[in-house]
Order: sequence, then structure tokens, then C-alpha cells
Amino acid sequence: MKQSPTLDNPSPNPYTDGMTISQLYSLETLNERLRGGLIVSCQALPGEALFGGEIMARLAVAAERGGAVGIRANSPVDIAAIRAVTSLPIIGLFKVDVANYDVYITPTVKDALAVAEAGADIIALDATDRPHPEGTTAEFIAAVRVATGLPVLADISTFAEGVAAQEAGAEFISTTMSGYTPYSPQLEGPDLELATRLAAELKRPLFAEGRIHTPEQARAALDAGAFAVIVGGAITRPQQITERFARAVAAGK
Ligand SMILES: CC(=O)N[C@H](C=O)[C@@H](O)[C@H](O)[C@H](O)COP(=O)(O)O
Repeated sequence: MKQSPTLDNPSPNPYTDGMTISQLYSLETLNERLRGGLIVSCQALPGEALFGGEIMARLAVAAERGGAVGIRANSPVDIAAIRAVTSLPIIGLFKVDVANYDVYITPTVKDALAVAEAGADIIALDATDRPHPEGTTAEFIAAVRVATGLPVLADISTFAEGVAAQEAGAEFISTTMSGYTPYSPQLEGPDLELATRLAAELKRPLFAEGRIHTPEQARAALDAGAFAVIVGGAITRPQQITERFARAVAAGK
């Protein structure tokens, strides 16, 4: 039986074999491994109680043991720490603020290269129609694919952005940004309507992501046609989970 990697007994790390940017998985293998599965996003920003690569690595190990088929992670430090303890596919991103721009998920080619060098298998980036610091959204997607040699996951907020990202060459599309651009619906739960419409339209795999808070919602996203689901806060952000419980408890006072 395959032993789950642990912090004390990590998986072999292909990124220490003298390679900088390398592809652990072919696109075909990534598709096979991720199809129909749960990807767990392990993220904490500076200022959050769980911030730090070692803690994110522990969350990733817990997610793998629980049945996750992939991990989504932010920053080269966190990605490298997670890469050292798991061989699950990693969707990597780098949240960086750029002056005068609203986009912050892997906004430049330099950020994408840092994510690739840390050991990510897929580069997640903002593929909304908002201004990007390095050319149009389509030009940026193409530049990241060429520079890193890795597949791109386009974080979009609308149907049109999803279609445009596929046309620009993105290998995967995710509904990540629905609710986080001023022109997309501001829903409390997941945007399952967007997932349904895009899954029916796109040839490339569509991930449902954003505010999936229950196993039932995750299942509903797959039933709506999503290729896989990405769940973050509901699994890995205890402060958010506590806040929901605390609100519910307070409501009964
Ligand atoms: C909008 C944005 O910046 N989303 C980020 C993308 O990486 C993360 O903060 C989210 O946690 C992730 O998308 C998963 O979503 P949720 O935590 O709701 O399950």
C-alpha cells in the first residue's frame, strides 16, 4: 500500500535533482489525476494565524490523507514547503500587489517563474478582463505558458472571460474570481450557474472554485459539469469556519 508522505518522511522531491523548472506530470496525467476530484487550497496570508510554509505543508499532508487529489497554494515559500512533503499535483500562484493594478494573482511573468521554480505543476493566474501590468490578458497567458513551460489555470469571473481564456491557450479554467470583480455576481455561496454554463461550453477542463462551503455544494458543482472542485477556506481557514459558527450562534441569542 502506498504510504502517505509526512513531514518526517517526505516524498522524493523531483525539484532537488538539479532542475529548476521541470514538469512532474504531463498534461494528460494531470487530467487523469484531477478529474472528478477534490483539490484543497492551503493558503494563509501574512497576518493570518496560520501563515507560514511549515503550517501550509502540514495542511497539505492532512488534505492528502483526507483524499484530496491536488493542492492549490500561494507563494514560492509555501509551494516549496508543500512540494517537499507531497507528490500531489500543485496548482501554484503568487499573490502580489502591483501599484495601480487590481489584479493580484500571479500578475507578472516573473511571479509565474518563481511559482514554477518552487515546484508547482500548474500556474494559476488572474485571467479577468481587468488591466494587467504586462499586456492584455491573452498576451499574458501566452507569455506565462512560454516562459514556464507549464500549463496555466485561468482564474476568471464571468462566462466571457472563461471563453477568452480558453481561446488564449489556458489549459484549465476556474471560477475563482466570480464575486471578486465588481462586474460579477456577488453571491454568498458558489457561482454554480457560471460553472454550469462554462462546463457546457468549454473544451478545456472547468474547475468550480470560490465559497464552496459544504460537501453537498462540492458534489453539486461536479453534477453541474465541473471537471473538479477546489475548496479553500471551508477546509483550511479555521478563522473563517469559526466566524460562520460564531455568527450562527450569535443569531440565536
Ligand atoms: C478570490 C481569491 O483571491 N481567491 C484565492 C485564490 O487563490 C483564495 O483566497 C481562495 O481561498 C481560493 O480561491 C479558494 O476559495 P475558497 O476559500 O472560497 O474556497
